[in-house]
Amino acid sequence: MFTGIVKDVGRVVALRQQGSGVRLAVEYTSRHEFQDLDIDESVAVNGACQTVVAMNGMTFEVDTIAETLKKTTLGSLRAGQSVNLERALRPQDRLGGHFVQGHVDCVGTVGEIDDLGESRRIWISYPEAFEPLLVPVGSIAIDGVSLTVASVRPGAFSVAIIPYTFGHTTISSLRPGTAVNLEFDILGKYIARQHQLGEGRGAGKETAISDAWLKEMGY
Ligand SMILES: Cc1cc2nc3c(=O)[nH]c(=O)nc-3n(C[C@H](O)[C@H](O)[C@H](O)CO)c2cc1C
Ligand SMILES: Nc1c(NC[C@H](O)[C@H](O)[C@H](O)CO)[nH]c(=O)[nH]c1=O
Repeated sequence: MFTGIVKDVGRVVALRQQGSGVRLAVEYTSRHEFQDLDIDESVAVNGACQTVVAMNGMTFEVDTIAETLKKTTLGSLRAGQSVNLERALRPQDRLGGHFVQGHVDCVGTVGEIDDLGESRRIWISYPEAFEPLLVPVGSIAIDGVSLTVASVRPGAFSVAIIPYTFGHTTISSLRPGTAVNLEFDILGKYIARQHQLGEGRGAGKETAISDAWLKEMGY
């Protein structure tokens, strides 16, 4: 479990094909944050939870499996690319962001980026099946960064980026067309599921929850 408060921007140093997956080596920069990182621990890499399987100095390695490559942007990473890093939440930590599982739901695409002076507005298009999980002023994780949803349209939503977040995450590298990992808030998923079970499709009632989304999530 994570909170979407990115603690370091690391760098991909190597990728090696391994069966149907990839062995990914990532170098962190913050000794303060990562010095006691160990094998077996979970680290969110651009929002996707990964298990550390090897360590070498300031570099850790993870095995990214085929399922993760399919559902996230990790498969398109290249050596030298920057990635958002966050270690798993400890029970005594402050919950500065929101509950982020590190289970990326889907890949979205950056649309228009508006310069608003102090801040920026970024539009992201997403598979419309996920629309029931988006709430204005609710939370979303984009590449592992906890952000507040500013507005929602069918197929696109916007977020406002403050200078701190711009300067301390890979959000500054986004351009129109960039693919990003999206994780919708777990609260919405439980409500959607309860709604599905409670309203009982069998009872012949229309449900507000999109069939397409439920199929997407494997229900
Ligand atoms: C605790 C935990 C550890 C995970 N470790 C890995 C991993 O080492 N490699 C991987 O490809 N996926 C891993 N995943 C799954 C991965 O985060 C998931 O496939 C993507 O986020 C897409 O939903 C893990 C998930 C969790 C919750
Ligand atoms: N909720 C918003 C944030 N939150 C803070 C970021 O999550 C944080 O700065 C980042 O993870 C680095 O630690 N930032 C925004 O720009 N906009 C939001 O709506």
